[in-house]
Parts: sequence; C-alpha cells; structure tokens
Amino acid sequence: MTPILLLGAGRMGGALVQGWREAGAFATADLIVRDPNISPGAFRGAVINPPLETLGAAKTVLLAVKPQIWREAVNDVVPHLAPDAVIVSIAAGVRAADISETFEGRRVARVMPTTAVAIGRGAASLYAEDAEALARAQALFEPVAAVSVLPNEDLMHAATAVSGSAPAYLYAFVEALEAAGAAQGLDPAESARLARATIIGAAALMEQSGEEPAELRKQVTSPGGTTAAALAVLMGEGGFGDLLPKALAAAVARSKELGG
Ligand SMILES: NC(=O)C1=CN([C@@H]2O[C@H](COP(=O)(O)OP(=O)(O)OC[C@H]3O[C@@H](n4cnc5c(N)ncnc54)[C@H](O)[C@@H]3O)[C@@H](O)[C@H]2O)C=CC1
Ligand SMILES: O=C(O)[C@@H]1CCC=N1
Repeated sequence: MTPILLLGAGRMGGALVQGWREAGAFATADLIVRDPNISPGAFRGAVINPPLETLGAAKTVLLAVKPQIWREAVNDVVPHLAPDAVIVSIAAGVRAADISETFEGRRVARVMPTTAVAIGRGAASLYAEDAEALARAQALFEPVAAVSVLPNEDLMHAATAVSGSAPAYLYAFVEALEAAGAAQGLDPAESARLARATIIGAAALMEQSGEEPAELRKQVTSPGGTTAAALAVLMGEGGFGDLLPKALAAAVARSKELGG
C-alpha cells in the first residue's frame, strides 16, 4: 500500500494529504509528492520531488493532476514505476482503460472525491475492475470520506456531477443567499453570518436527525407562510427541478469531453 506517490498536490491532492494527516491514516514519511509547483517546505515530512529513479519504491500512485494534462504529466514517470504499482486516479472523466494503457498495463482504480476530505468529511465514488485496485482506493479514501463503490465506470460521470462538483453548487447557493439577504436590507456581513450559520445548522440537522430532506423541508414550511412563498419560486417552473437536471447534464457532458 505504501509508499504512496502523489502525482499533483494542488487543491484536491493537498486536501487529501491534510485529511490523511488529521485522521492519522498514513505516516507523512510514506508520502512521495511530485508536483513542479510546490515549495520544498510544503507537506513537511513527505519526500518532495525526488529523482525519477527512486519512484520504483511507490506501491500506490495517486494521479491528481488536471485531466487536460495528465498524459504529459506522467510520461517521464511511468518508466520508473514498479511493475506492480497500482494507479488510483481522481482525474475527472479520464477512463481507466486509457490510464492503464498509458501506465503500461498497471492496475487502475478511479475515484471521484470531494474537497471535504481535508476535514475527514468527504464523499468518494470508487470504481475498479481489479479487486486489489479497488482495495487500494478504499484504503486511501475510507479514512477521510463516505465511500460508494459504483457498479460500472460510466456512472463516474453522474457521480462527478452529483458529488465531486456539488460542493461548488452549495457554495454558489450560499453566495447568492447572502447577496439576496443584503439586497433585502441586511448589513452584508450580517447577511453572510446568518446565511452561513443557517446552512451549516440545517446540514447538521439533516445528518443528526436522519430525517428525509423532504420531511425537514415540510417542518419549516407553514401552510400559507413565508417559506411556502419562497419555495413556490425555488421549486416552481424554472426552479431547482428544472435547473439541477440541466446543471448535472452539463457536468456529465463536460466529464465525457474531458475523457476525450
Ligand atoms: N478540486 C476538486 O474539488 C476536485 C478535483 N478532482 C480532480 O483532481 C485533479 C486535480 O484537481 P485540482 O487539485 O482541483 O487542481 P489543481 O490545479 O489545484 O492541482 C493540480 C496540481 O497538479 C500540479 N501539476 C501540474 N503539472 C504537473 C506534473 N507534470 N506533475 C505533477 N504535478 C503537476 C499543479 O502544480 C497543481 O498543484 C483533477 O484531475 C480534477 O478533475 C476530483 C474531484 C474534486
Ligand atoms: O471541476 C472539475 O472538473 C473537478 C472535478 C469535480 C470537481 N472539480
């Protein structure tokens, strides 16, 4: 399983390292990080940008560069990897068969995580044909995420749309809620404080109560009241029921394009 070679340590790779550290999942000394844009002082304790000739020590390789550059990013690495190294890719859209071919037939798992892995509260969708590759992906993500194993690779597009990308939908919602509160006369900082505390509390209530979102919604919505008036806009024509299918379809289409 270890050492783990991280190819790319940007927002997602960095979030994972942070989550692993906080969960005590892997010793930092077992991490080898390869990224041309990180400072030698980053990821203290990890091996940073070592000579290519030493990469054969890695048992698991986490591919965490942008889908647009993944082939160029791995070309000089592949000849130095151990033949039995397992590749775990988080690159959106990029197919396992293409990764395995570029990595000269090595076993591959795909994962679509969320940035909350940084605090041990991520979600991660996994797919692998090979049992050992799936086991490696589970070992990497179970310490920091709620893991779902997908029955076929095509579903990674949908998982990306509903999970990997979705934290950004929520943050965009909060941004819009804050701005709309300010437009109704609240001081902008107060609107932001209220909106954030409300959303965080509502999410925590959903988790702790175990209730369905529809039931929690009904608990807020008095017949003929203020919430019903707002939901008639949000859930009416052109509202969430129309918007989210379109948004997810756009994410799925882009995921397919990224896969080439
Ligand atoms: N950010 C997110 O919420 C999520 C991202 N992903 C996937 O994670 C991957 C990385 O995305 P981000 O971390 O957001 O991007 P990012 O741009 O923050 O990180 C990519 C990192 O790759 C590095 N890099 C560039 N060329 C390299 C090379 N030749 N060798 C090694 N490293 C190199 C960059 O310096 C950068 O630090 C993407 O494939 C994306 O689809 C998946 C799920 C969620
Ligand atoms: O936006 C993206 O393409 C990546 C994949 C899911 C989240 N971020």
